[in-house]
Amino acid sequence: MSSGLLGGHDWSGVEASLESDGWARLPGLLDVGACRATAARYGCEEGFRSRVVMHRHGFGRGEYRYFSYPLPDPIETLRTGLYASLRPLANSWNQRLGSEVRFPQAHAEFLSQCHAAGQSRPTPLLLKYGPGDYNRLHQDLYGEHVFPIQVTILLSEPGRDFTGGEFVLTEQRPRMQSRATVVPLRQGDAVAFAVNERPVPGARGDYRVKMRHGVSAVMSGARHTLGIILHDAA
Ligand SMILES: O=C(O)CCC(=O)C(=O)O
Ligand SMILES: [Fe+2]
Repeated sequence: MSSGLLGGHDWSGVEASLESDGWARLPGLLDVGACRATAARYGCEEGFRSRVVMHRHGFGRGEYRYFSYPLPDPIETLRTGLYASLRPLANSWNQRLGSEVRFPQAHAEFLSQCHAAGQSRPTPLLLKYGPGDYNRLHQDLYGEHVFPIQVTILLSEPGRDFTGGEFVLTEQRPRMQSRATVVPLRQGDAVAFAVNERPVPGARGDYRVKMRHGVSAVMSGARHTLGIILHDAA
């Protein structure tokens, strides 16, 4: 990845937050123009493989569309670059969780592994929420092949374009109640977070902490997000 989109980010700080909290903010990952252009794609017929109306599946309220291949820029560039930047931590998490799976250097190679196992459909998605829409707590697992960190980018400006609609994460530690965190985001900011389980050091080595993410109800306006999942779907 060139210095353009990801180069200015403090990756050691991002790794440290992911390590301690299971999530990290990437402020200003996309500029306002890119946010507007990406959100505007939602209204175009072309470029998507499917549309999901969330209430029909019990996922919440609102809708989203999965991009088709080839992914348009900046999504393709972002996805490849995020993979490269997050790969060392993903490999370390796998090792600490007792998995033998290691992620290859090139994202294309990891995608080939997904495709060979029947996970051949692209997962990057655009989401659109209006008043009353929300996203239930969930995990974006689409098969056996899982890259353990994903990224969501807020394309709209809170307070101006919409109110409500907070990005929420929960973590479940063994023998404890769930803890919820609201991640404050502005337009163009991204959050990187654990897809499923992450290792947390305990008295007897690492234990597993399970994470879920969702969105609280939008009160007014329109909220668009771009989800970048690094594995593909069956
Ligand atoms: O709209 C959001 O903030 C969450 C979207 C989501 O679930 C995802 O990116 O996987
Ligand atoms: Fe999601």
